[in-house]
Amino acid sequence: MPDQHPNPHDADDHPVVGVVVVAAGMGTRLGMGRPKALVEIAGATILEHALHGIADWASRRGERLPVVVVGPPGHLDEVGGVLAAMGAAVDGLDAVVVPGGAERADSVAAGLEALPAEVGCVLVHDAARCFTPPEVFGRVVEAVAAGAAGAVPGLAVVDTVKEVAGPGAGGVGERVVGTPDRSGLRAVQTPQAFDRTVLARAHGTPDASTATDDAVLLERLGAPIVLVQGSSAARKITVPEDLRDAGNGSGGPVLVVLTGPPAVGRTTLAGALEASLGMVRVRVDTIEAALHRSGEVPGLAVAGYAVALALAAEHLAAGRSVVADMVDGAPEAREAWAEVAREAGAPLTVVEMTCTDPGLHRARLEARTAAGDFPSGQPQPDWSEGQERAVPSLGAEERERLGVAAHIALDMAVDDPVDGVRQVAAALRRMDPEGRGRVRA
Ligand SMILES: Nc1ccn([C@@H]2O[C@H](COP(=O)(O)OP(=O)(O)OP(=O)(O)O)[C@@H](O)[C@H]2O)c(=O)n1
Ligand SMILES: C[C@](O)(CO)[C@H](O)COP(=O)(O)O
Repeated sequence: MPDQHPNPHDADDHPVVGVVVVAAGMGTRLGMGRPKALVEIAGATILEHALHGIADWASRRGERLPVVVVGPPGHLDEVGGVLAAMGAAVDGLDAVVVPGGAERADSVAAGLEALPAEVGCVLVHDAARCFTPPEVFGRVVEAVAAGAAGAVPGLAVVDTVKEVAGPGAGGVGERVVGTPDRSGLRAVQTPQAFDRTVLARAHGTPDASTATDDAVLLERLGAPIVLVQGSSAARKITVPEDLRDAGNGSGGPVLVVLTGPPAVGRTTLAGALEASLGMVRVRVDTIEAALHRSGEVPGLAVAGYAVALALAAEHLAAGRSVVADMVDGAPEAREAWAEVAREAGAPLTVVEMTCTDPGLHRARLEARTAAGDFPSGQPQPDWSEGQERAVPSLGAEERERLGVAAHIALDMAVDDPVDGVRQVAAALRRMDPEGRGRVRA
């Protein structure tokens, strides 16, 4: 059977790539009473987050990607519903859904069977590693394109590892019998990439079902596997603590600043972040409106920002993460927010929102004006004034200088608030738990 696949190559002589996403596990250790891939984090299922990551990578490659989603038997309609609801977000993927098996390896084998014949390089990815950055996909594929039979992402083991023996579970009654040298150990992740022919042969070997990853099956055949750099963001969602951490990976309060012109959708996204990640929202427009109602306040905009900054600082100091909803992209304003983040020791995430469809943006602005919704308490800027308030994008140098830990660009002509929440959650998840303010690839 394996040799039925000709492993064809694309125009650049690279093997055609396909993905098997294994999502059929029951999530027993997570204990949410439903298959893990259908559990939600920050307003989207684990499967959606995983597919978004794959679609991001596919769009960077600029190629359509065949994807087999291996779902829990009995929940295939829900899995199909997830794909249908994602719509344009998975436009770069040719996805099909098939039922999984009793063990992970059985699910991989089912997915492999369903991949189109032209696929020569297979990525096997756990849906449960739903925040894996696109770079990791690129690394394993490059290693296989360079001639390896398989490539796995891995991280150095930071704990001392003990080998145990004896009766008992969960550490009860076990005896320590050895301490392997951790310098030679790596904790491996997915996606793992393989030459399709070798992977199919490996899955046809006896006891394949017991394998806890796919690389071990190729190792048994003596096929060369290489290790590439993994990512802390590719951690597997396994137990309830992982679910809690997934929304906010920094372990401490974070400051997320939303910038963008009027009516771009900042307030909707800020509300979604408040609702799904439990952040405190500080909306500059609300403060300005209150100042406006209170009478003549000289320098209303400056006063509004001063109050917003003070409120944000107070919440961060009390350990509460803050989402700041504001228009202003002026250098002084950015410096002031960066200062608040620095003082609080909170990583700063900047989300720059634009709308590349001027017709749509103008319609949103004018609909708001027609509805008499003047967020700052003063008449809405008209279209041309709104355009003048367009926020300049943050350059790499400025990001470095301000200590921006994560920078997200959203185009609200195509992205919706769920995309925004997902990207912010993924960025926070990627942040180094100890080294506040740094983002790992
Ligand atoms: N029969 C199985 C078992 C696991 N998986 C998938 O393999 C990945 C890694 O498995 P794991 O994290 O162990 O998930 P579960 O099997 O769901 O977890 P548990 O053991 O707690 O039930 C997950 O994306 C899971 O959906 C699968 O497709 N089919
Ligand atoms: C394949 C894997 O992700 C590599 O770390 C992992 O082994 C799968 O999870 P499981 O808990 O072993 O099923």
